[in-house]
Amino acid sequence: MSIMDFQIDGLVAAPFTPMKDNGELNLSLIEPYVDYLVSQGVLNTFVCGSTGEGASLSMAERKMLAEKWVSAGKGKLTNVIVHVGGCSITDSQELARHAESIGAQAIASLPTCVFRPTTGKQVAEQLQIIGAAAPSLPLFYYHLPDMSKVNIMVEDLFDALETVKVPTFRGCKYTDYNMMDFGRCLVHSNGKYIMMYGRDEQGLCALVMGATSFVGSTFNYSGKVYNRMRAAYDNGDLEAARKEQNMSQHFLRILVQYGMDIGLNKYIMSMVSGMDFGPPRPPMQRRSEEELAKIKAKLQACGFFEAVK
Ligand SMILES: CC(=O)N[C@@H]([C@@H](O)[C@H](O)[C@H](O)CO)[C@@H](O)CC(=O)C(=O)O
Repeated sequence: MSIMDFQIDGLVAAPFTPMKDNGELNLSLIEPYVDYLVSQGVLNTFVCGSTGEGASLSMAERKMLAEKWVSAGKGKLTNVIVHVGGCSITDSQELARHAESIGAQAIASLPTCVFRPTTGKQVAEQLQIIGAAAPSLPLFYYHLPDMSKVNIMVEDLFDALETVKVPTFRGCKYTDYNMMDFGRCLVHSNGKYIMMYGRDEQGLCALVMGATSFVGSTFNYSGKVYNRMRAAYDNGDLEAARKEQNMSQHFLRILVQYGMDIGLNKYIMSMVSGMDFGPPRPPMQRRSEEELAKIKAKLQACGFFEAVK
């Protein structure tokens, strides 16, 4: 299959990384996790991203996780995209090579952290180096300015790619609120690139702009809500689509009131799925049973548990 033949449609879960109470990986949860996603109609994953605490994992752990997702997903998931970004571009090359060797469907990368690129052209040059390490895999740029602090317009990256050649480049996972840049990227080069939208709380806006694929942390347990939103939108029922998006916004508003971070999100995953995902890695905080009980009561009151069933 050529790079440009790679397509992706629908929800892509950014999976949590299951851990034991002592902080070690709990790989035995990945197989039931795959089934849990499939039961919600979520058929793609984006492994070792921010939700997966990729930046807190060692190289060996990232490789083990990628291997486990690819093997557990075989015949069940459509695409396993492995995130390979970090502080060191040579580590990213190694992870890219590894992802290719284990049969992942695609890779994605954040720009390097600490020493950061500042222009679209510099991002393109980094992607060229990473992409060359996995010449058969479609490569996505992971735009997450909130965390990466790389505040480029992705359209500038797409322009730069006209001179800095990255033969495996396939598009962008866009986790930001700038709908103008997102819209410009969707039509750039006549829609040549895939734009996966990454802010669950405003996926409906991205749908209206023309997006067809979405990466999210809350899809892990609310896949049915977002799939209903997509189906309603595709059927022209905007009111029903808005109702589902409003539920997701109500839910996220509650989490924000309790200091939403990936650690809290991971606890919600355990609460909803009934599987124990363990604590997050430091510096994210463990939450007390008392606090979790309060959050649970608020979610119950707003109908969240009914909506995700
Ligand atoms: C920073 C972050 O966590 N972003 C989430 C969103 O799903 C996000 O949690 C959600 O929109 C709530 O803000 C995804 O874009 C994350 C993601 O795809 C990843 O783990 O890499």
